[in-house]
Amino acid sequence: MSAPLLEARQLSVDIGGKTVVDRLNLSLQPGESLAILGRNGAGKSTLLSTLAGLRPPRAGAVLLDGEDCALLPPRQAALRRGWLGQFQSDPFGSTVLETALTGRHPHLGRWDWESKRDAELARGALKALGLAGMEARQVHTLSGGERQRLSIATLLTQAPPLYLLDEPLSHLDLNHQMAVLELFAGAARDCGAAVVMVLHDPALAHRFCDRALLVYGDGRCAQGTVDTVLTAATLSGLYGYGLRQIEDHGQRCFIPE
Ligand SMILES: Nc1ncnc2c1ncn2[C@@H]1O[C@H](COP(=O)(O)OP(=O)(O)OP(=O)(O)O)[C@@H](O)[C@H]1O
Repeated sequence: MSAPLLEARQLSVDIGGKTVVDRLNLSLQPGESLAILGRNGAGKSTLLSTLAGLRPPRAGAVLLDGEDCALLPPRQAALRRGWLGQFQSDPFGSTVLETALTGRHPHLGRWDWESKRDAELARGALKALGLAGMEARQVHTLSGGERQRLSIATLLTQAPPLYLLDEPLSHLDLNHQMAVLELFAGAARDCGAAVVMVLHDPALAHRFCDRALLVYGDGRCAQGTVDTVLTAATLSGLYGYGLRQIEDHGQRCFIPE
C-alpha cells in the first residue's frame, strides 16, 4: 500500500506558550477529506501551517507522501501539497492571469518560462472559479471574494495531490461557497486528491468531508468520521454554545438553541 498523502506522527504543536495539539496522529489517503473545526484562537491555522511544513512542530513529524516534510526542499514540498492561507498580500502589481500562473512555478525548471499548457491550466482554473474574462485585471482591483477565488484558482493551477485550505470559504457568497466545496469534492473523487479544510460551518463540514478533527485549544482534540464526531453534543462542547441537530435526507444541520 502506498504512503498516505499526509501523515502526522505524535505531532505536538505550541504557539504563544499554549499547546494546540499534543501527540496527534492522523493520516489522509488519496480521495479523503478532513475538516478542522474549533473556536477562534484554538490553533487551527497554526496546526494547518505546521501540517504544510511552514512552521516546525514542538515534537513529532509531518510526512508528505511518506517523506518528512522538514527535510523537503520548498519546491518538493510545493509539488506535494498546496496551502491556502487566510490572508493574501499583493506587494507587487500583477494581473489575474500572472497570479494564477504562479501556481505552475514549482513545476518549472529554474530557467523555464510558463508554457502554453501552463497558461491553459491557469485559464481553466480561473474559469472554474468564475473569473474568466478577468485575466488582464490588476489583482489589487479585485473584490474580497474575487481575490479569494483567485487564490483558489492559483492553488488549482498548482494541482498538488494534497490541498491544505485555511477557511477557503471566507469572503465567498453562498453560491461560490458551494461551488468551491463542490470543486474540492470533485478533486478528491475524480483525481484522488486529499483535502484538509479549516471550516467554521459544521453542517458544510458534515456534508463535504469524510472526517473531522475538533481542536479544543488546550492540546485536546477529537477525530473520527463526520457522522460520529459532528454531533450536537460534541459541537455544543466544542463551541461552548448549545446546538440542536436536525437530519434531512442524510444531511445534518445544527441550530443554535
Ligand atoms: N506569533 C504569535 N505569538 C503569540 N501568539 C500567537 C502568535 N500567532 C498566533 N498566536 C495566538 O495563537 C492562537 C492560535 O492562533 P490561530 O490563528 O492558529 O487560531 P485559529 O484557531 O486559526 O483562529 P481563528 O478561528 O480566529 O482563525 C491565538 O490565540 C493567537 O492569538
